[in-house]
Amino acid sequence: MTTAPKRKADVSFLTSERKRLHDMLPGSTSPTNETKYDVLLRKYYPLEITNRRANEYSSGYRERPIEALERALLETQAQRDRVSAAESVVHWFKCDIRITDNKGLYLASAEAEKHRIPLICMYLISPQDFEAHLTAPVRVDFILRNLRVLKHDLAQLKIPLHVEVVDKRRSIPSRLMELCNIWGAKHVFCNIEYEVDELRRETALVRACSGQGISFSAIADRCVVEPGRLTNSSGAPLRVYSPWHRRWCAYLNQHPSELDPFPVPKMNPANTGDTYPDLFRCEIPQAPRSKWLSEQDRAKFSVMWPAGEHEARDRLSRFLQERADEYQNARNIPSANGTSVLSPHLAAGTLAARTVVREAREASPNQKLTDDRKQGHSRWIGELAFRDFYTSILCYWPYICMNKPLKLEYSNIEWEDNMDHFKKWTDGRTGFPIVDAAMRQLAHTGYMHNRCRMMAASFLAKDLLIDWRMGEKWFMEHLIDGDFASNNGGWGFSASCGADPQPYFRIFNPLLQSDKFDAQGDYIRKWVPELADIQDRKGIHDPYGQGYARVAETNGYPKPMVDHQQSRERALLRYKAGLGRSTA
Ligand SMILES: Cc1cc2nc3c(=O)[nH]c(=O)nc-3n(C[C@H](O)[C@H](O)[C@H](O)COP(=O)(O)OP(=O)(O)OC[C@H]3O[C@@H](n4cnc5c(N)ncnc54)[C@H](O)[C@@H]3O)c2cc1C
Repeated sequence: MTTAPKRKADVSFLTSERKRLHDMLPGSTSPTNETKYDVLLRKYYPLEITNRRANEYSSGYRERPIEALERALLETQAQRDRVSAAESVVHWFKCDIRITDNKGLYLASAEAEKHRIPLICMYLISPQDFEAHLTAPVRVDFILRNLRVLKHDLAQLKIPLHVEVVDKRRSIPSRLMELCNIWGAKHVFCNIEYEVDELRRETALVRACSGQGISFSAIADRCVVEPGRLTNSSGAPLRVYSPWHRRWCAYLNQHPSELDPFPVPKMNPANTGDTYPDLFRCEIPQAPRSKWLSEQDRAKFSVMWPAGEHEARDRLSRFLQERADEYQNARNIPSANGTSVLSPHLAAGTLAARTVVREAREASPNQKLTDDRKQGHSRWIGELAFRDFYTSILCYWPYICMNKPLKLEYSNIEWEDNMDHFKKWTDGRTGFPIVDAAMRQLAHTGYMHNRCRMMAASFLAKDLLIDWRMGEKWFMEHLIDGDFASNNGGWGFSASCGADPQPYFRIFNPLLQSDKFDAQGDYIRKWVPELADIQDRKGIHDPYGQGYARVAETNGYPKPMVDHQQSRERALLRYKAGLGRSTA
């Protein structure tokens, strides 16, 4: 999660024409739907921004953070090109914890090799960023374990990995420049993270480093197709997936070299260890206190989620060989092991999305990218493309990082102020077995199947009418694969306020969904042991409604907390009323 802008909307400098256009922008100038919960009142961020300000981003009136970064890179280009090499080159790892197919790392290595100087790698642990971005302890643990593998792999190439805890997130830029001075580095490379805080930090770094004679390069590597490449015929960004996806496939078919891998870094000069001995002795620290896991959980997760890029690539190969063919049939069945479960690796960057698409395309029957939803590989690549799609949404509509829904007209829904209901949802005790199974899977593993994410999210937003942003936050705080763009996209879809053309009156019926996607009840039985003895196909989804009240009661399983038909009616009315109050 990222920050709302601190500047006040100052329009005094505008020409009268721009001012006139600005005044025509829709949206109230006061915040709309502040909630009573903690969802917006975070230590690091101000309150929800106004719809007017949000519209300033989507209309292009206010410079988007990605545009500010691109402008900074452009305006400093000549200066950065003139920077001559000194004693070392730095690559700053963030969400790209791998040496294989890593564009920023490759460019850093090439720069170092050109001048025959060492490459130094670093990772800065920012406890405040973990807090501000709601990073789950299980994800922090996974990151640290991945860093251990990375450190080992880099050491084989005589490349040191410096890992340091920077207590104040604001100090990161100054500490980075200080380290460059200590190491005699005049070139720094990193891959771009597209959340607003990170884009703003990197924009400031590009300029500040330039001022100090250091070239700071931020490279597009996260997505297979860089955000901004795909627009409609009039050059406007797209926010409907299907047409966007067709362009995504066409673009990659026309530019196949975009999928070419970036070579691993070259071996450092032999004497690097003598020049920087301390860096090779650097230990990977423990998780910050606020993100500690118990000893028991750490042991559990290290078995459940083996770390490192080798594991990630093995998992990818196994999936492509064994399960990709059947993906289109198995992907929606939570008990079927039908998906890749690669999301933790894609989120940590132990695997590049480019690698995944390239290998999946090569393994596919026709070796082309298509939007064929009936073929396993194409369908899978299409799901992976959602990651690019939601990143592109984040770039063009950055206000989604500022607690606003993508569809601003959904800012005025009146949510239920019921913490007891929220707790039942988080505890997996709603009385709807499929929802409870999903929430318990999350609590136990840090992961939830995609279909279950949709069902659990829809239940919170529509059946309980609880502010979807509370659910978004809960997921981030517990997912090992927590990723702002994908999580926000998923919640926007489920609460009908995101990039989905379906109107709000599509409301999942948890019992029908359960019956359809967990037909035999295997997933429920696994995660809700209170119901494990119910063998009846209907009873497992709805024990109190289908004659199994006694079993459920005896085993302490709760009654359904709401009546779905009634909550559906309430949601329809509330959404309609909210739209009626729209100021977007
Ligand atoms: C409410 C909600 C919250 C979500 N939060 C996250 C999140 O924080 N992080 C995250 O990575 N995904 C999120 N998703 C998307 C999706 O649920 C997961 O990516 C998927 O379940 C991961 O399992 P997998 O690796 O087996 O996926 P596969 O089906 O094997 O897909 C392969 C990869 O494609 C990407 N992908 C697949 N579906 C989606 C999607 N709908 N949106 C974006 N990327 C997708 C993922 O990187 C995934 O690993 C969310 C979805 C919903 C509905």
